[in-house]
Amino acid sequence: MNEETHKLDSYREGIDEVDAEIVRLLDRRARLARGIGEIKKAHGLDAYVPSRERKVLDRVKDLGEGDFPKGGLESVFREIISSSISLEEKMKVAYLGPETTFTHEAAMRAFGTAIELVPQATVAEVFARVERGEAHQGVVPVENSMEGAVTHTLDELTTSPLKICGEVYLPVSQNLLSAEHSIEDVRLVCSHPMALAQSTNWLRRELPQAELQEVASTGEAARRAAGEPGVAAIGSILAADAYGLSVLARNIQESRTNTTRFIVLGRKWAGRTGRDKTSIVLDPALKDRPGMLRDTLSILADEGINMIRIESRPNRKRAWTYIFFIDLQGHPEDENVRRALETLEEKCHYVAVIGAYPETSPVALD
Ligand SMILES: O=C(O)C(=O)C[C@]1(C(=O)O)C=C[C@@H](O)C=C1
Repeated sequence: MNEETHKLDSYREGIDEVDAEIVRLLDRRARLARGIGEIKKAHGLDAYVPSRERKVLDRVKDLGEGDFPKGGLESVFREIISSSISLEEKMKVAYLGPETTFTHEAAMRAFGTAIELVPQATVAEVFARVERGEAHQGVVPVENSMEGAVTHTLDELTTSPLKICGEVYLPVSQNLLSAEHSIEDVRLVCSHPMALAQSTNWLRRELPQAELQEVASTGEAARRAAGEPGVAAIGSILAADAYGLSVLARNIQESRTNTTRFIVLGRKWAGRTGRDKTSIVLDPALKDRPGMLRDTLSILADEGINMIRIESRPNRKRAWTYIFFIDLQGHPEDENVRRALETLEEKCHYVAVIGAYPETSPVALD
């Protein structure tokens, strides 16, 4: 035991030395970021550069030798970059609130915790805040893997001058949260209608007696659960932490593959990284002649461009005509994408690029 205690002490001494070194290096990195910030300020450039962040994160994951988990490296560097930005500029990010909802979590994934995140009541207000320059960036949900598009967001994208400059996938994990410590003491479960719907089977099986009540958001549900005995909320782990609630059951939602995709909004789209997505909206004037949609899509296929998603919405400017939201792999600065966009402009009634950003992959639930 004596020998083991000795070893333990010497490992801890080793860790103390490494930590001192890490802090010294972090200070050095912060000074470099400040220098970058001054140049950006002098030239009116944004502190937030999503394409560079992607390169930094990819590079550090490649540098890792495998002893430190790659996911951990990404989280650590997300926070380091978040602090760098805060040294360069007092950045504000508007998101669809209230606090502790999934959009809040998505905003934290995209920007870390050193950035000021400001909750907004509606998707339209997130757009308005960024458009008026009261926030630098915005975060809103755009689609769910089971429910499909968030139509408010698509509609805003057609009229807003803002561009998509990032995306975040978040697995939807619903949890039963309460100030009670045992599931037997829960008599009322409240949440957003979507969260209740996603957990119906679990609730029927495990809490058949409990009354169910719809409230405006999962955040509001957590607030109620914190204040009322016998009440549980369905919501995120973030909400449990924020309101000091116990997690009585984890992952009670129906599907483990249920994922929501969020977009980051800004004044301009992101620079090219080599692994990007471009979002466009187009009106192919379907009724002008047969095969318009097929011909439009073949322009992408002919350039060897992968179409990842297509979504149609009514064209609000011309009744009974339709616009299409298309996500494709590539960046407007890629030669083939540039050519395809030119051809689309010639052939379609209307085409607009509404965003370009580093492509990210959906993450699975642990
Ligand atoms: O390279 C930059 O432009 C920086 O400001 C540095 C840095 C970083 O910390 O690595 C910080 C913010 C940007 O979004 C990208 C990268």
